[in-house]
Amino acid sequence: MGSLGMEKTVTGWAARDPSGILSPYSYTLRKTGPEDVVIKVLFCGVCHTDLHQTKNDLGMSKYPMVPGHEVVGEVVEVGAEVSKFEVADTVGAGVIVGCCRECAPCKADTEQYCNRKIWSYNDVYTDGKPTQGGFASAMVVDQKFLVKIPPGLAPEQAAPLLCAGLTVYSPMKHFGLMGTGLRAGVLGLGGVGHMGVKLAKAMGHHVTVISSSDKKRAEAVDHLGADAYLVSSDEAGMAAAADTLDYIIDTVPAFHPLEPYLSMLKLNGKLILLGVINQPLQFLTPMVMLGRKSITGSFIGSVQETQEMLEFCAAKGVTSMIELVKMDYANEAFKRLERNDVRYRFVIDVAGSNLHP
Ligand SMILES: NC(=O)C1=CN([C@@H]2O[C@H](COP(=O)(O)OP(=O)(O)OC[C@H]3O[C@@H](n4cnc5c(N)ncnc54)[C@H](OP(=O)(O)O)[C@@H]3O)[C@@H](O)[C@H]2O)C=CC1
Ligand SMILES: O=C/C=C/c1ccc(O)c(O)c1
Ligand SMILES: [Zn+2]
Ligand SMILES: [Zn+2]
Repeated sequence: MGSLGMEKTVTGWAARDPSGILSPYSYTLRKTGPEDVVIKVLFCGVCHTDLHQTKNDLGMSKYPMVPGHEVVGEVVEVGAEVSKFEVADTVGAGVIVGCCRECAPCKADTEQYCNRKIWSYNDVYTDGKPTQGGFASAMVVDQKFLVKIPPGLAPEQAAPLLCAGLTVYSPMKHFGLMGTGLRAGVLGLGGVGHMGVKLAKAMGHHVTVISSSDKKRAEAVDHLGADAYLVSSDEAGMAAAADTLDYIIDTVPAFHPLEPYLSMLKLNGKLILLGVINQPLQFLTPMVMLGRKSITGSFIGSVQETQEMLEFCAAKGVTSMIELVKMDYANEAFKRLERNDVRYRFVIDVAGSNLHP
């Protein structure tokens, strides 16, 4: 590491084209400004969005691209005006590393909805440099976009909370779904979905997992604490659950019909879409009218909500269920994520990996 004001050369693992195959890539971090924090990356979760982005599913990918937005690191340098953090703190960075600070969403501490937000990778920083993510030895992050990892949370366990956990916590809070006694549905039991089960259970909800297969039934019930498990193709089971749920967290990352899930909602129930899907979805209007149901969406959460969610998880003993791997397994991890073969989040032990094999 160099000193403040100097550019530092780091190694990350980057996708070079839409094959998404990652390989070692050297680049320089931007110069550390007064509000910036240099972090040594310890662990980074592997989100399905990383797969969408490295494979150009959304048609907006720029290469070389170092993915990773569930980043837990150790502070190794702080700029002169950094007040929130000091060297040796364990911190987290997520999907957003910049915003305009002037618009209505920014002023309301909902900077994730800022139209000038800066993504932690596949974007351009204010100095014109490409942003690169947490599959790398180090990052420079403005202190505004970092959170403290509470002492009660293991850093590798905390990584998936920074996107997957936040993505379910934020809509639960925003839509008034944090009280006890609600009946929740979680559609798609992957990285985001398993945090949906854990957080909804921690809030005292009755949780039904709705999955595409029977394969995850025992784990969902025995390890994650789900109260019920339905396979979406089981028409009788789905019909028996009609009008029973207050909300559904829909995490499916591919086209799927909405009507079977709208049917499961009670009066005023909410279908909360979280998956990134690059095709139009369909439903018939009576499916929402007859029951005053809502179809809505939500995008990650704010920095403030991230800190609050981490404290909630530490206090309630909520952790993620992870498979810890080294960086040389990243390409295999992406393949397994694509074929729905992960329980439930890969986390890369970045600091424990040889980044130049
Ligand atoms: N809104 C936001 O802010 C965020 C959005 N996302 C998006 O949410 C989606 C889910 O992310 P994540 O949980 O990391 O993904 P995972 O791949 O870990 O989980 C997705 C789950 O959806 C189910 N599924 C159903 N159909 C498919 C399919 N065709 N391909 C793959 N999975 C399928 C599977 O569950 P089962 O076996 O139970 O059927 C799978 O485990 C992604 O689109 C991601 O980009 C992620 C984070 C933040
Ligand atoms: O995983 C976090 C990011 C999710 C995301 C949601 C929506 C969208 O258009 C994206 O490009 C990413
Ligand atoms: Zn994510
Ligand atoms: Zn803004």
